Order: sequence, then structure tokens, then C-alpha cells
Amino acid sequence: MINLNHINFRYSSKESVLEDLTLSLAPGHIYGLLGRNGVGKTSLMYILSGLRFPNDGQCSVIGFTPQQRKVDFLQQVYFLPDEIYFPPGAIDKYLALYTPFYPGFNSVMFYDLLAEFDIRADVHPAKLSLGQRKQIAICFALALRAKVLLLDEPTNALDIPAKKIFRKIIAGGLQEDQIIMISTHQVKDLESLIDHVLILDGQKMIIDRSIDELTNRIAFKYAADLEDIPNVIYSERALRGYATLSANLKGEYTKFDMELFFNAVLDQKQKVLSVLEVK
Ligand SMILES: Nc1ncnc2c1ncn2[C@@H]1O[C@H](COP(=O)(O)OP(=O)(O)OP(=O)(O)O)[C@@H](O)[C@H]1O
Repeated sequence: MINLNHINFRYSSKESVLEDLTLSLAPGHIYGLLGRNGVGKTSLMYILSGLRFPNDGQCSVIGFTPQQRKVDFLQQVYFLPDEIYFPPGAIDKYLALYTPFYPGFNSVMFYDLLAEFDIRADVHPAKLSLGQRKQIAICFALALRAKVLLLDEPTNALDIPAKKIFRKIIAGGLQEDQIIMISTHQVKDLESLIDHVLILDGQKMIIDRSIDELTNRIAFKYAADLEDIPNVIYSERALRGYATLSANLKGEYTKFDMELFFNAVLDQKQKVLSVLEVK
């Protein structure tokens, strides 16, 4: 379990990044952390992994206070940064260097995941492309079997087939006692993967809802003409018509469209929050 209670955070004298943030994240879920550039997604992950300390408020991650950075905490909470560095040498040298810190590391799983990405076991990661290095780092993160995985922009630099494999191995690798948080602004990449949406905007977590809660309240429909759908809150031109977002007044089931939802939240924040009854 992760519990944040009235967290405030700023970098030294700079203006506030996170304000009065209260959040509870439960095991067995994949959380998508969305928000514009510079809104504070990485900062939040730093706080959860104990790399930055909140100015006020309480932060508890699987029973630990992250800023104490106890050994048991570091073995169970893994932050995968956007920028990946590998020392020179083959993969097995890297594993020999880093896996002693992680007793849960499963090397069979690691090599199986590498094979999914079609990466040979004898490569030298430092000599590979950014996308390939990222793939190895994702395999390493999953094979740690940590209780909390914080993945910062993991799909950056991945090509389309690699993004598909990423979705497959994350969805298949989630353990019941594990929390996975993935930050991105490539919103489409997370569709069909996450089951809970978090959106940061203006120092606040303005959306904290499961996909089921969202589709209970919001309908996502295509229409040839905007007049065909009553009470449209937000729409975008689509092939031969419009993709629309409206209040789900009839309890219909429609397929969640992450990109449309994210754009609607940014463009029509108050209307979307009001449909979701967010105060
Ligand atoms: N080391 C730092 N010192 C001072 N300010 C910083 C530092 N790192 C980030 N910031 C500022 O904190 C704010 C939040 O940055 P953060 O990297 O958390 O955003 P983000 O949502 O992850 O952005 P992006 O989507 O572009 O990766 C930004 O305004 C940024 O300029």
C-alpha cells in the first residue's frame, strides 16, 4: 500500500511543484500517471522512491518512510528513470554487479523477458541503441519482482512492436501484491494496460479514478454529426465524424479512450470534474 497524506513539495526556493497531495494506491493495480510536461510526475516518483523528500505531509510506501531509505525498502521499491545508463560490459557482468542488492531477482524471468524483446543474452547494453537499452532496463525492473515498480516514461524511445511487447509483459507480470505506477505523456501507450488513471495538473492530483469508475460516469462515442450525441463535453475530429466524450446518463458501457479523456481533462477541466463529481 502507498499512502500520501497532504504532501507539499518544492525544489529549494522554486515555486511549489506538488500541493496538498493525498493519495492511496493499492496492490494488484497498474496506475497510469499522466500530466503535461513539467507538472511533477517524475518529482512524485522521486518522493515515492525516497530520492526527494516532501516539504510537508506524510508518505508511507509499503509501510516504510521512503526518505529513510532502509535496505528492506530499497530491495522492494524500484524506480526506473527515463534516462538509462549501463556500465561497459556484457549483461551478465551487469547482473553480477546489481542483483546482489535485490534478493527477489529472478534471472530465468529476466532472460525470458529479454527473449520477448528479441535481445540476445550476450549483448553489451552500453553499445546498444537507447530503445534497446530501455528494453533491457524494463526486463531488469520486472525481474526484480519488487513490491513497488515506478516506471518513468518507460515507452520513450520504444518502437511500435516494442511498445506492444511492453504492454504484454507488464500486464502479464503484475503480481497480486505489487503496485506498478507508469508515468507518460504518450497517453496512447498505456491504453489497455492500466486500470487506474492519475492526472496531475497545476500542483494537484485532479483525477484519481479507476477505469471502471470513469466509464460508469463518462461515455466515449463516435458520431457522424455532433448533434447526434446529446450533452457532448469534448470532441475531436475523427475519420468521417467525431470522437466524443459525454456524461454517461443511461448507464451504457463504452470503451475507455485514454487520449480523448486526457485531452478532455486539459481542455474542459471543470466540466469533466463536475461529471465525475470531483470537488
Ligand atoms: N532538480 C531540479 N531543480 C529545480 N527544479 C526542478 C528540478 N527538477 C525538476 N524541476 C522542476 O519541477 C517541476 C516538475 O518537474 P518534473 O520533472 O517532476 O515534471 P514531469 O511531469 O516529470 O515532466 P516531464 O513530463 O517533462 O518529464 C518542473 O517545473 C521542473 O522545472
